Amino acid sequence: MSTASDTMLYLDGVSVAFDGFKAINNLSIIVKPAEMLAIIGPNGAGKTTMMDIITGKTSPDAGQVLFDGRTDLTKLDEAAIANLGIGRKFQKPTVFESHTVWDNLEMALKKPRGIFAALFYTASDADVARITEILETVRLYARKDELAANLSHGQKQWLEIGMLLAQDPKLLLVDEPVAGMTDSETEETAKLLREIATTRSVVVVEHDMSFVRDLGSRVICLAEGSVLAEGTLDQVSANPVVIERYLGR
Ligand SMILES: Nc1ncnc2c1ncn2[C@@H]1O[C@H](COP(=O)(O)OP(=O)(O)OP(=O)(O)O)[C@@H](O)[C@H]1O
Repeated sequence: MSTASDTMLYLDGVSVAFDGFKAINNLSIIVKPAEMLAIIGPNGAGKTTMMDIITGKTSPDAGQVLFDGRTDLTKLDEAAIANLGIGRKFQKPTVFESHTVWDNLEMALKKPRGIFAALFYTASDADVARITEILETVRLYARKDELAANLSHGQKQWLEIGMLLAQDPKLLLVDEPVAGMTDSETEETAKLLREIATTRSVVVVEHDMSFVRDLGSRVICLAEGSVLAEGTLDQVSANPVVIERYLGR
């Protein structure tokens, strides 16, 4: 029996059906604090639906979804879940192209909301230090004054990861970050996600197996809405059922 204590994310017996089709079927997954988990699996395995359930976009029909060992995410809406400290990076980068890299991060910082707060906002020393630290993490310090529009595709993905970090999440969900990246950007992305995962929990969905290898994390292969195999990438990719239903295709 698993227990929710000391987990950042705890899914137990989660199911959801769309028109009778079980997209997620009795799914149980645990992510510990400051742990990275890679999720692989064939198209339609339920990876996106799982992320949708965690972020409150989709309500499960059954099962438990707990954040930080105690908060029931199934009772909260998307905004409340984001505020708790769950950041989600979708596949396509959505940065503000006509603003500089620095300004993108400044706008993303967690700070008092409201028109007056926004009008009279000037970056404090603490904000400047925080933005600088994030720029270093996402390999963009040298490009801080560039317009985001001038970044490469990979750098835009890093900037968006930086914008999520500015929200100080405890759990980061990252959907296919390296699709469309160059090989060197892909390698650098694995490094930066590993650095991030020293202080935060990170869940990465990816099809790129050499990237997943570089992540060096625990791996779960999903299929038909359930866990097909779990372990190191070597263990999972040697599993005959994983080869048959995913890798060998
Ligand atoms: N809102 C919805 N309504 C009906 N069916 C849905 C809905 N969302 C997902 N599905 C179905 O649920 C299954 C799981 O889809 P999901 O997108 O979660 O898979 P995935 O593992 O993310 O696939 P991919 O690797 O292609 O992104 C698919 O068969 C999909 O068609």
